[in-house]
Amino acid sequence: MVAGIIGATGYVGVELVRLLLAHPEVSSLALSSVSFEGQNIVDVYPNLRGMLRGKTDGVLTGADAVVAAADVVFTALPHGVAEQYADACVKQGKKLIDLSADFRFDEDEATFVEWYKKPYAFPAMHSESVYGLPEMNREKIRKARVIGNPGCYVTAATLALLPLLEKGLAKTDCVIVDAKSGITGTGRNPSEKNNYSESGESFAPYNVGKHRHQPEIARNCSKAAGKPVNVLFTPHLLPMSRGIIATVYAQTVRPVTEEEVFAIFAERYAEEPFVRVLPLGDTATTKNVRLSNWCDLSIHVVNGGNTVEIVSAIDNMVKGAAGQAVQNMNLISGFPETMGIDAIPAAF
Ligand SMILES: NC(=O)C1=CN([C@@H]2O[C@H](COP(=O)(O)OP(=O)(O)OC[C@H]3O[C@@H](n4cnc5c(N)ncnc54)[C@H](OP(=O)(O)O)[C@@H]3O)[C@@H](O)[C@H]2O)C=CC1
Ligand SMILES: CC(=O)N[C@@H](CCC(=O)OP(=O)(O)O)C(=O)O
Repeated sequence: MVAGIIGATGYVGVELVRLLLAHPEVSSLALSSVSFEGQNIVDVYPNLRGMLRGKTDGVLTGADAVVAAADVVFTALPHGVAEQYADACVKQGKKLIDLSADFRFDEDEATFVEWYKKPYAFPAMHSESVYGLPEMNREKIRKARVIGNPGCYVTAATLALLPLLEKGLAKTDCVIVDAKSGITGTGRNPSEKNNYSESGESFAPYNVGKHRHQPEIARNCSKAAGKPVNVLFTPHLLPMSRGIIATVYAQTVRPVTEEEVFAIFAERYAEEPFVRVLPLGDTATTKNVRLSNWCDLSIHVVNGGNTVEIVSAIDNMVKGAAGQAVQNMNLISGFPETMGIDAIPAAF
């Protein structure tokens, strides 16, 4: 199979390159860039030198050449750019997996416009696109032609909350998501936010009460609960490269025990290939999921059984982005779901 990456030189794009070079069913890779067109990706990312495995010569082309060559196209671009490529892919009988927010809100254009300030340019694409969180939407993903990969914070938060909300155990008036991300979450472009002297040796919340992932988390939670869920979400920037921790607090409708909540999570995720429900007493950490597609969940019951606290850990570049996109590629292509993304997490 030929896989194409539009935006191959961004952080998410090059993480896709890393995973797809190792994917047994991907025989060939087509890569595009605007800023580096005509150059070789190994000159942009020297870690790839000698690692192209005959799947690509490494030369970065324009995006149209990627659409023409590939069976499955990944778009790893700023928000609002991927729609045109979805339209082109569908017209040419190809599939598209978008890593931006463009296809995360399905036909709810009003919410997208409120948070991303852009109208849909190709509304028909949003009628058929599928939200790419396999733990919520696996069967729909298998049949999709256009997939909107979820937000990174959203993946961590949603997986922490699904079992509680589906069981009706959490009160829905105030679920709190307190989340922290590594700096690769800001992308490769230099900014005040990711400048070392601004972010190193510092730790700060940002976009308090107004982060664009809040409506996406709330939408997922409301679907799981079958009624509106009010979500308070605060992201923080951590001075490290990779990883997200989302600590989620939910008040319960009645007192619960840790054993009861553990049993609910263990049952909900028993068949999930990328969710680990940690033994009681353990705490999820970014270190234990680094470079892997795992989401680790640890369960804590506090406040006399009236509050459940779930710690959710993912690698923002893998389960939060490129790994989940490859998981979706495996589903739409009929490959084993874990193929190419079953790497063992590094110990440190
Ligand atoms: N970083 C993360 O943890 C996560 C990011 N995402 C999402 O993935 C997408 C990419 O993010 P990330 O890789 O971090 O960002 P980067 O800024 O690192 O990369 C963005 C890429 O987009 C390309 N690009 C920019 N503008 C255009 C344009 N108008 N047309 C075509 N290509 C363009 C750049 O190309 P060039 O090099 O040619 O200039 C670059 O390759 C974003 O939508 C982001 O929200 C999703 C989950 C997690
Ligand atoms: C640390 C950091 O800045 N994180 C980004 C989220 C990561 C990202 O690019 O967003 P998506 O997951 O929506 O694609 C942010 O807060 O906007």
